[in-house]
Amino acid sequence: MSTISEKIFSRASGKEAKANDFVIADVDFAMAHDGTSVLAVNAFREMEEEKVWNPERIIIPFDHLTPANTDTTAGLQQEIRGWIKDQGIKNFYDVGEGICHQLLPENGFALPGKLIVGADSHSCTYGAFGAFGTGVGATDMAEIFSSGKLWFKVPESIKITAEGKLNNGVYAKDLILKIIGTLGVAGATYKAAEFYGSTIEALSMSGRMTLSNMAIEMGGKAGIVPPDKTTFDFLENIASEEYEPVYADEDAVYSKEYDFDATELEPQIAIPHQVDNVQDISEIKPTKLDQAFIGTCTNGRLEDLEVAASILKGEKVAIRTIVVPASRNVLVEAVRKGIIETLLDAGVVVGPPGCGPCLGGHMGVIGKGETCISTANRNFKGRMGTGGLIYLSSPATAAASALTGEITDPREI
Ligand SMILES: CC(C)[C@H](C(=O)O)[C@@H](O)C(=O)O
Ligand code: SF4
Repeated sequence: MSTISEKIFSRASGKEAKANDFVIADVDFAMAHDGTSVLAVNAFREMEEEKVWNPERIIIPFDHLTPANTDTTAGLQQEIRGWIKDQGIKNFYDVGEGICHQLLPENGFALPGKLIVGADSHSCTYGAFGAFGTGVGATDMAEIFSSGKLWFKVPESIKITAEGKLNNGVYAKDLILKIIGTLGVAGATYKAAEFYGSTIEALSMSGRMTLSNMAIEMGGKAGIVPPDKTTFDFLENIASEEYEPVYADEDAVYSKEYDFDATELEPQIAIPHQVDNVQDISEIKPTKLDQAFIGTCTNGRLEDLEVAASILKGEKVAIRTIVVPASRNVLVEAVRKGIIETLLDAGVVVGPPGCGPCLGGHMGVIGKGETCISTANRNFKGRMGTGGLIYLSSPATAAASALTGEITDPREI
């Protein structure tokens, strides 16, 4: 009677692991990006360690402040490049390759049954593949760099079931916003969410990644979708190694269960400044916008750009609209499919693959009192610029809103 998390931790720790047990687990893949690798490498050096445990299992994408925005950033990136070379880390993705949480899946590191730890809070994204993906701080990452192991408290699990077909204009993003709005920002604290039901089964890998990506926004330690044919098809030819899918037993114990009816769902908006401040779009008061941003590890994939382009085709945006593809692959595919041309014709600014303005570091920071509709996962105060206001939505809603300059239901366009 085990949950997916209990099974993954049992395998990774080499002994039967149950919720609330403390275990020392072998990490399958470890990730740090340009932001956190600096701190992790410093801590690693302070531990007087020389060589990492296994350079093949460490993945370092540069995505947060790329291409470098200041001398300081450039210097830090230079230093980490040197360290990566010294350590013989081959899985290094330099500027423009894309966002860490897109690159691990694309390169076949996000695999069912694996324990994948990243020095980034949205490492829960890998749960879309039936992995236990979770974020840790940089000093914990230094410990993984050195030993390949880390201690964990095995989380209790909650079961989230969504049934029914999503309406036209309603997407995985709307579903996860609804879930977070219902459970609250602390509703899943230190819990692993397992997602079930016909709505989830019908989602593409892209949609599942949107869902798992935001598990942390309700405090979740992980957000796991049981792997199925959609998962295996995606992984065919790209899996970096063998994997063993893991499923919960029928009598697995969940600390709470939640049910959602997807057929009733309309587009959702998270209003400033909390991710659980979620409203149905029909309840939103008229809201003027200054900027729209489509991208990030939540919604910067091909499907997302495709939906945006289908709405913007032959039209002109009314506000500053920034699109940042989640990876070079996404960008290349979007070019091939004519999506980028459609976006450019509509007046969109297309940025280099990476996090873009998500974290407010560069390329689209908003001014005081300005409003931005964003497909990201966080609308915290000041995140995209001091005094700015962030509304979170699906790419469809963001594109529809870009056309009118105010929050707009994509079903009305
Ligand atoms: C910079 C990094 C530590 C941070 C995170 O962990 O999530 C960032 O990616 C974010 O989305 O806020
Ligand atoms: S896209 Fe945004 S949420 Fe995702 S890793 Fe980058 S900064 Fe964090």
